[in-house]
Amino acid sequence: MALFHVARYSDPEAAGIEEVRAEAGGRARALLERLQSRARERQRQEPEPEPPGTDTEAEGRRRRPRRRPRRRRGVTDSFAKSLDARRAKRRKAEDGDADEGGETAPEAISVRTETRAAQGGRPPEEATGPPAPGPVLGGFTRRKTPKVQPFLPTWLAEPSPVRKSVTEGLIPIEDIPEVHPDLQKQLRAHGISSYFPVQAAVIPALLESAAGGFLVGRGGYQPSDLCVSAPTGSGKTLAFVIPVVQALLHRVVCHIRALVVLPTKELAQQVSKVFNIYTNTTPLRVALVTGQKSLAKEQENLIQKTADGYRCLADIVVATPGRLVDHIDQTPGFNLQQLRFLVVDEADRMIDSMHQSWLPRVVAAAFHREGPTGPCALFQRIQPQAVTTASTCYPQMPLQKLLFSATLTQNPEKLQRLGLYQPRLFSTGLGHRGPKDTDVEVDGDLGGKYTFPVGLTHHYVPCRLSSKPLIILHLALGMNLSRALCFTNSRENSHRLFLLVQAFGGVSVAEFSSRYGPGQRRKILKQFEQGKIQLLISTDATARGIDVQGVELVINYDAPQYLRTYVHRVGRTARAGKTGQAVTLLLKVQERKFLQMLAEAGVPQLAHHKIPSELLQPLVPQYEAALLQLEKAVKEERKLKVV
Ligand SMILES: Nc1ncnc2c1ncn2[C@@H]1O[C@H](COP(=O)(O)OP(=O)(O)OP(=O)(O)O)[C@@H](O)[C@H]1O
Repeated sequence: MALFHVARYSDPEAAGIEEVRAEAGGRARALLERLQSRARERQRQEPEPEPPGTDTEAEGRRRRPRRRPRRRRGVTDSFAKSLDARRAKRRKAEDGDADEGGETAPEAISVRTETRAAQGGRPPEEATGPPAPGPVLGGFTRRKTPKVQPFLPTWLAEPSPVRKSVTEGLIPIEDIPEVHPDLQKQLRAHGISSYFPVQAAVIPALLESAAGGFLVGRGGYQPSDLCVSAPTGSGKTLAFVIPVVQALLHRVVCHIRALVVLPTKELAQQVSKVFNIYTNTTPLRVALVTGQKSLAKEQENLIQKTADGYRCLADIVVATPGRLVDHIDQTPGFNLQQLRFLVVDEADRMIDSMHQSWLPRVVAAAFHREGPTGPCALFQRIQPQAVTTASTCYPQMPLQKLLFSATLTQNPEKLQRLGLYQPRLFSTGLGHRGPKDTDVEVDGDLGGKYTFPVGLTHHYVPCRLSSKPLIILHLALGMNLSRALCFTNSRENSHRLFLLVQAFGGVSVAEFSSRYGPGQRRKILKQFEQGKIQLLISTDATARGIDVQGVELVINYDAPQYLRTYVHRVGRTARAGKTGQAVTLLLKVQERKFLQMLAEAGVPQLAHHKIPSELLQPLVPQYEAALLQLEKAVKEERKLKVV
């Protein structure tokens, strides 16, 4: 209530409460008299009442209560003035030019009073009361709150730094002599003479952790799990393929020792191809488990039934999570008890798919206990725990988790779900720079959340919705590209854009989405690789990990909603130290948010291009004909669906 008094009466203590009350009473009496005299005046002016029923409409109108101008009931003038003063002050503060605790400019009040009088409100003599010098609340200016920096565990805050550029300061193959000569030979045979920075950092670290053989961790200790965050196309695949193959080179009995989990069939296939290259001349065997073949066919490649049980046929299994769980559940003899390496590629995406609970199933299968009489009783292992004298008595095969991604999450809560053991992070990003990495060159990085390939140039084209297909046609026809990848946000958009470009002609075009089965998709990717397709219109199915050499341009027909999606989409070009362009078509409403998102991501420069309508105009007649064809095609497809 005290606050209410302060607002209503300017300063009751100073002015004297009695004085204020007397003044208020006097004014109320005067007001009452004035109202009564007005009522009398009105009565006098009104005509004699007509007999009932003569003019019902006029009567109705008269009986309706007249609307009075809204007044603040029971509010004194000083209160009204102080209220006005406060409002004026608030408005001023919102305009950003309020004085700290200052009063409202008197002109502002008088201007408003006059306006009110002019609008038929209170008469001017009423409005001019005593000044209201009361304390006025306010002075609230909006201050930008500083960004809260997350408090990260040391391993995340102080990563082992990795250079971003894959064109400078590369490490020649012979400079890492720990890598087996046969593998070095294979690398050279595939045109690799130096290691990329991420490989130069991760391969020795992994080989060191397996230096005592893969059965026991170094010195009997459990090796650290590794997390690797490096830009797209920086060679992360070889960073785990080489050390895993080398660690398993001298295995005697075939067991599943390495399991690589990837989010899509296409990616799994790509990675299994790389494993096949480097295991070709070794006794190691690789199995692909993605659901592209029937479960029975995959089982044949994994396990063989023998007289005394089951024989494992694969040392390295490359799998998608769903199919992997199918085999854990349904394949007799599928055993992960000898698993030494669990590689999670595209780890951030795989963490998001943890609702499929594939990881707990894998871990449970890897730490499955058979009882004291089983064939592997001596090597039975328990989940990592504190090292004690008792725990070092029995040899333990460690399970080492290796996480790779271009957009690895820094969220400790998410990473915790993976149950990492004393993890170590290798990163090209700055992270939260700790004392360890102060001497590391930053490659012109702006300190954003993720890092991009050095040879990638980012562009955006502001446009209207209706001109988007024309711009795609203009880019595809005008730039004379051998391979361009165009992303949309849905398979319907991909399909329609594909039909339209096909109907327009002049470009060899194909689409890639879940509309097609795995076999067809594989064929499309192969044709794209071979250069038979100039423009591949795709959903985000090809956004991650897909390595097609010679993609010169990535077009975001639909702007990606998330930064991670942008990083992976544009990462299909400018791979392995090459250059590439990324163009995003932006509608007016998307522009601000998108540019802000990229600025936060630390995109060094985003070139703005306006495509003048004169350049698009020559395409319009043919485009309109193509639109008609598209309409027909869509109608026919609908009919076929209904039938
Ligand atoms: N040391 C090297 N020298 C030359 N080329 C290499 C080297 N290492 C890898 N590459 C090539 O670089 C390309 C990209 O490699 P890779 O697919 O492993 O990238 P990535 O980091 O996994 O990318 P993404 O994050 O998009 O999955 C491949 O074509 C690969 O053959």
